[in-house]
Amino acid sequence: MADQLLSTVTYHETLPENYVRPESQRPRLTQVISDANIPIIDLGSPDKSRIISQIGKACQSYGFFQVVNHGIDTELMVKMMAISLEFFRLPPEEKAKLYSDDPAKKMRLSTSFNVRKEAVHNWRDYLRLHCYPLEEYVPGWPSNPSSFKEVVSTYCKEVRRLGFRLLGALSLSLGLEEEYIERVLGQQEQHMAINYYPRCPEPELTYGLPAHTDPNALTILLQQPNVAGLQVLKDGKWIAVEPRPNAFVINIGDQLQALSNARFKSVWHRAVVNSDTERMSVASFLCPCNTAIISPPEKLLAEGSPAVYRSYTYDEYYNKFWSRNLDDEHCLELFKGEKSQSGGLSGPCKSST
Ligand SMILES: O=C(O)CCC(=O)C(=O)O
Ligand SMILES: [Fe+2]
Repeated sequence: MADQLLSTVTYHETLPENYVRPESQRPRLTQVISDANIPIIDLGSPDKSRIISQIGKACQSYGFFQVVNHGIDTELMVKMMAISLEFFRLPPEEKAKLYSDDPAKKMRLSTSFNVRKEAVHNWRDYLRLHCYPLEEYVPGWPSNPSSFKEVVSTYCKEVRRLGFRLLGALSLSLGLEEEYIERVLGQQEQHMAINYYPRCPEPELTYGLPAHTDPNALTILLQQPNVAGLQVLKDGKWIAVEPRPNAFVINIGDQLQALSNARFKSVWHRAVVNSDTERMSVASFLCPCNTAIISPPEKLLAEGSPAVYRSYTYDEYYNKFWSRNLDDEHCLELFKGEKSQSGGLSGPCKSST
């Protein structure tokens, strides 16, 4: 129900009971490491082979990195953030029209993560959009604010281009041909989550998003400047990712961990909230087409490492992911060890769901 949206209330004086995590699951914010940082990669550097090796290393150790000089106009990044905030500032009755807690919907304003399933809620509202092919989905997007469709669709195109460039670098870093990953993932879907985390009266007791891995292939995150909230798990410790001006945060999703036969890591990350200020982020998810068969290339298996996961279609994976709680065990664990059920490259792909 739309009255569950957090962004319809100006400020919450207290944290409602159903957002309070049990003692053992709380974020322990004082133990978070804030002076470490994840790798920052300059995509504008003329040394292409260095970029490829830096990206490969970052994906094997952190599963996360930031990119600067990525070719996306700063002005567009600022506009994207501004229009997102404007959207969440719309009057409650306007937002109520877009509310849904059905994960199958291709455009929906929702709250928390999966309110139909979860026992404890998260301090987040989000607008979730399917973004590819644009001409199919843009007509159904919000028409208020009036420039929303135009700004967001321009942003989606740019982000997709950046994503494909990164997939090329990832393929090369694995010793595969540049187009390999893009080809195996098929006609890739693209989804977006515009995340709004309101000011929270008790940030020690709850999450914006609890620890999770992303179920897709690659995630490109735009963070609001000056407000930290994203944290990444490394060697058993949570590291705060400080937003860097004009940078994107990139992370490996579960599908690239599986495709790379676990060389790349789809790592646990979470978003915490704070009592001083609201925070926004825009996550763009590149997803395999539903019929894409995810299994590692022969070349990576030939080097003495057996397949870590069985083959599966993305459709099968995605349904499994949404049937669980976000912070259950790594969803890929459920695909481990069984003998391969299908092999080879993906079949014919068309964009659906
Ligand atoms: O808001 C953030 O920093 C993280 C968002 C995220 O992890 C997601 O949307 O999957
Ligand atoms: Fe995520």
